[in-house]
Amino acid sequence: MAAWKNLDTLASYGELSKLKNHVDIAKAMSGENGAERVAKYSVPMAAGLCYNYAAKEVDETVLAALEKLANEAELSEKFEELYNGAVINTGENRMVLHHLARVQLGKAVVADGVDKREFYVAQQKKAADFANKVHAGEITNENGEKFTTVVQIGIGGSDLGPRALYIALENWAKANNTFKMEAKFISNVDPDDAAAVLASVDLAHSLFIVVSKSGTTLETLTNEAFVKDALVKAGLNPSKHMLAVTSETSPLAKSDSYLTAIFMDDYIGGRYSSVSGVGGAILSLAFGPEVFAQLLDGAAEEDKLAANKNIFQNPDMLDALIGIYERNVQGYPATAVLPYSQALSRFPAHLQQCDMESNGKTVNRFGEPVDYPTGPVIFGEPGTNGQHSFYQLLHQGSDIVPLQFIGFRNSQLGVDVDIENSTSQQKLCANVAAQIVAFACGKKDDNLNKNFKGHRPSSIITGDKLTPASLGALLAHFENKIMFQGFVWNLNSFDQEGVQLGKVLAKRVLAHDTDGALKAYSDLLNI
Ligand SMILES: O=P(O)(O)OC[C@H]1O[C@](O)(CO)[C@@H](O)[C@@H]1O
Repeated sequence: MAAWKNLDTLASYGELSKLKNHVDIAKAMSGENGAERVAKYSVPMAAGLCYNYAAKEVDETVLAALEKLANEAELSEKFEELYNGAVINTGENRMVLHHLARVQLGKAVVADGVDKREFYVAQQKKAADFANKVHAGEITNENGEKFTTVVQIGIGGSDLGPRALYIALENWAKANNTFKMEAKFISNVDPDDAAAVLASVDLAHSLFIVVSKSGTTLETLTNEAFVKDALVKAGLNPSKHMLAVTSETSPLAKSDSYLTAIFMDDYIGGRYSSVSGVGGAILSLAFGPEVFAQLLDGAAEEDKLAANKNIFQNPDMLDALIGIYERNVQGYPATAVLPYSQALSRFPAHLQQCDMESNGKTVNRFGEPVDYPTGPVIFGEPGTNGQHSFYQLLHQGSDIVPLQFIGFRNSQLGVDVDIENSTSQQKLCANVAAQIVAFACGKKDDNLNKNFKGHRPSSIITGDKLTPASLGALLAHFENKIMFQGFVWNLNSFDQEGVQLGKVLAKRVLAHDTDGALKAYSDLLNI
């Protein structure tokens, strides 16, 4: 059994801490040195992707210290325990099995007499069969007409991942003739969200997937009722238009008002559930089950790399360790995720939840306070849009924010024009290359307003094209990175008690059980 220890008790962390500001990244990335680093500091990922960390503040000394840290913190052993079914989620006394939804890395995990891999595969097959029947016109509306649109009702992990993945693959599916149904999403309890989506769809030909692992989330249940009301008002029978994705123990599972129910379980956390029915149902309906299967294969391939004990062949662990160096030694407060791919426009929002809900904690997995910084603030937007927005602060602001770029050599649709001797895709790629060097090296100017200090570290994940498999690999990479960082910080990355207090107080407001500031704000908002 691996030993779970706080980061600041590890000897290797003491050694790493002495390496603050060890690498002058502006110097290291200048001239031919920079070219050598770009060639050298690169590790293959799954599905043809590549993690390049040349512009990070590392050299052989820092990397050797990170390797020692990985060994002392027993990161590989902890991952092995996780995928073999140890109770890693100590706060909720649960196993953590999202990897098992895409690959069996270790031995069979059996709970309550059920082989969990078999259970997840069976639910994927159930979603696939349902989707195939909808596409074939075997499951139709009450008039025997085909459904043309699918709307997911869910929030947090039951929305962000599936939404990001749908947007990421919409154009790819259209270009590859696998686009089956348009998908939309309702998440916010703001009535304008549901109302706008409902106004944009043809209700009679729409399927609604109610997605809630717990089956108790206020926003989702409210939006389900909102949609049911609209269906009834349109003279439609809601039970002929709705299916559920939930856990077998949830209140939704007991309802017979759905066309079908696809199950997940408590061992897959909401923010890690895109690979379960939570993402599987909508993506199979939108693009066909084969496309979802390709995404799972890409994730599985990346998971296998994450199990590699050599940090230099394990891009997920290496990325995690460099992030630890940046957060705990360099003291950087945030990380920006910057995909140079419009298709990944919602991917940073998904990672925001994945990372910040997992590692935004100040007590360790045993409930004791930790005395070091943990998860950074995560934010991001696609490039080049972000360049015309918040990059000013990234280049010249008072905080150094490490950057994680993502870029593809080819567009998804392949539709492009050559203007002034370059295509739009080339312009996009030129910008990301330029940004990496600008951030690292800066530019001297006597006018301080125009001076760029540089020394702003970044990495880039590159690939030929964003496909289902490379998207799966990307998803798994960041999930695994977050997991390894949680291990280093000795956190339980798989619960989220920090979201509870607000829910309790909101209930009190709605029940008019308020006083003091809560009452004053209730009055201010006319509740
Ligand atoms: O799928 P559910 O149970 O409706 O939960 C939705 C989301 O709510 C949260 O529990 C946070 O409130 C997330 O962790 C989760 O992804």
